[in-house]
Amino acid sequence: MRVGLLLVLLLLAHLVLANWSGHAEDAWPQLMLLAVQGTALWAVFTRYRRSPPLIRLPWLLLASAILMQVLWGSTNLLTTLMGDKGGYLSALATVFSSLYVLPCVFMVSRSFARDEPRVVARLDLAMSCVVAILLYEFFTQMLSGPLAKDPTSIYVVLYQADAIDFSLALMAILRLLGARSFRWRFFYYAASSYLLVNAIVATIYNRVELHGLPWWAGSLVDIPHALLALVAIRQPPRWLRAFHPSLAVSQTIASFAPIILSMMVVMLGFSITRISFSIGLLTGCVSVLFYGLRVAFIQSRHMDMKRAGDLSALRLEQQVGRDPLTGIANRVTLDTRLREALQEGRRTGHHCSLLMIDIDFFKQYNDSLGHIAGDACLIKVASALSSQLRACDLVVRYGGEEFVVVLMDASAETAVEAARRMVGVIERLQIPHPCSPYERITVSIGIATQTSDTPMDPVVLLEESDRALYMAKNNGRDRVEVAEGSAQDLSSGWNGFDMRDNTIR
Ligand SMILES: Nc1nc2c(ncn2[C@@H]2O[C@H](COP(=O)(O)OP(=O)(O)OP(=O)(O)O)[C@@H](O)[C@H]2O)c(=O)[nH]1
Repeated sequence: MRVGLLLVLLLLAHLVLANWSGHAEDAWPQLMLLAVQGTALWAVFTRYRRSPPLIRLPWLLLASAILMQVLWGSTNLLTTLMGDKGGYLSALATVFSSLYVLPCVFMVSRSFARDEPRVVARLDLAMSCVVAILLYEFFTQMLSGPLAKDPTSIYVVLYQADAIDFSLALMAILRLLGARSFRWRFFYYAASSYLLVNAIVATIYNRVELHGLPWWAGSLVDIPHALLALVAIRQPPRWLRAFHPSLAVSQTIASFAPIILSMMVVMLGFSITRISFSIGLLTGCVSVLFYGLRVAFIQSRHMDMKRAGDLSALRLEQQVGRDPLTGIANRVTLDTRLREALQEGRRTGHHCSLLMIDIDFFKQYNDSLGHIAGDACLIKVASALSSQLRACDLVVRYGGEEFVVVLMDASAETAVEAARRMVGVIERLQIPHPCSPYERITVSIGIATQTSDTPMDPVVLLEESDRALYMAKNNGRDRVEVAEGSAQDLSSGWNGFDMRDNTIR
């Protein structure tokens, strides 16, 4: 409220002093303009200090733009007070007017995305500097160089200035429409209000100035600065909170924004061909190169991120299908692979076999030697079982001390052979078991083989092999049993395989 009152008083004082002196560019009216610009600078800087870190940079850029306006105005005031014999002050004014564009271009063109490569931010800064340098060169050459004598030069300068001012304003409005977070919306609301009103005022002021400045014209320049001071210091309007662009719109606008930088360089390059054709051509090439580099860096970052994403998805997939203790497959993998094996067996007639393997007296092993020794034993058994398989077969940790082996294209006979090899390899491990009647770790195995009648549901074959395993446990452990339906396929009269006397009963 107090800021509003102060601004009204300053605007009135400006008008009264300008009317009293009868000239827009007298010291007192200029001092009033500086006071309004200073208020805007203070308001924007205050907003910068109050903002969270992520949004601070854009507010600081806006404050820098206003600072350039203040310095530009101060130089004009000094010229009025002291004169400008060497033309240094007017050169300095041109420097500040060109530098004003630098933070403006940077703040409307940057995407400010957190994952953007640093080199892209540096490229944008370099390009904004190119814009400022080109502008300085263009203004100096057109207004005080040999081309100044040409009466059309002033119009070229005016159109160029209009194009830049309105491009900045339009880009800021687009960014406002694309901002998804409220704080960013508020920033672009303040920036676009200022840039748009400033562009309109500059267009009118410059046209009026061509025919000699009337006393009131200086007050026009107060308007965008007073407006910015009010917007920055007051609470944001409610509709800013309610307005939500879609993600697609927001991303498209943010990706499109940097094009304004290249556009400005091309625009300036085109105008500079009036001064030097080769500089204009070079500027156009620089603009294309800059945009190409920008796209290349961003694309390479996206490819890196995609590769990292694919890799972690693959790792996750592997982890989901793996048993963390033994490193072999787990039940998730078993379910899919067994289904595939059953389908393959049904389709080709080359049936698969299932081995349900259980470590004997494992509870006692754990109880006597501890859980850590139990884990080590499980790892050794898993690795020994894996060593006996072909690449197409699968070994799975099914439960605590239970393993399942899927043998592709394996009859009951082949499965018994494989089971014997497995019982043998565990025997060769010679892991001492203080509470087992066999004094070492042994395993019992139940076998079930797919037949043409076996349903596709993996549970059926698993249950059959589990029943066979139960038989093996009941018949004294450290032995192999074949499920009833599968045993009929065996050539000899199968009655279980006992490791102790190495005979088939
Ligand atoms: N160390 C360790 N032990 C486990 C793990 N998972 C299950 N166990 C243990 O394995 C034991 C299984 O015991 P039971 O199901 O009674 O089987 P068993 O003692 O081998 O008896 P039989 O199978 O009849 O010979 C339990 O004591 C579980 O605590 C594991 O990941 N690590």
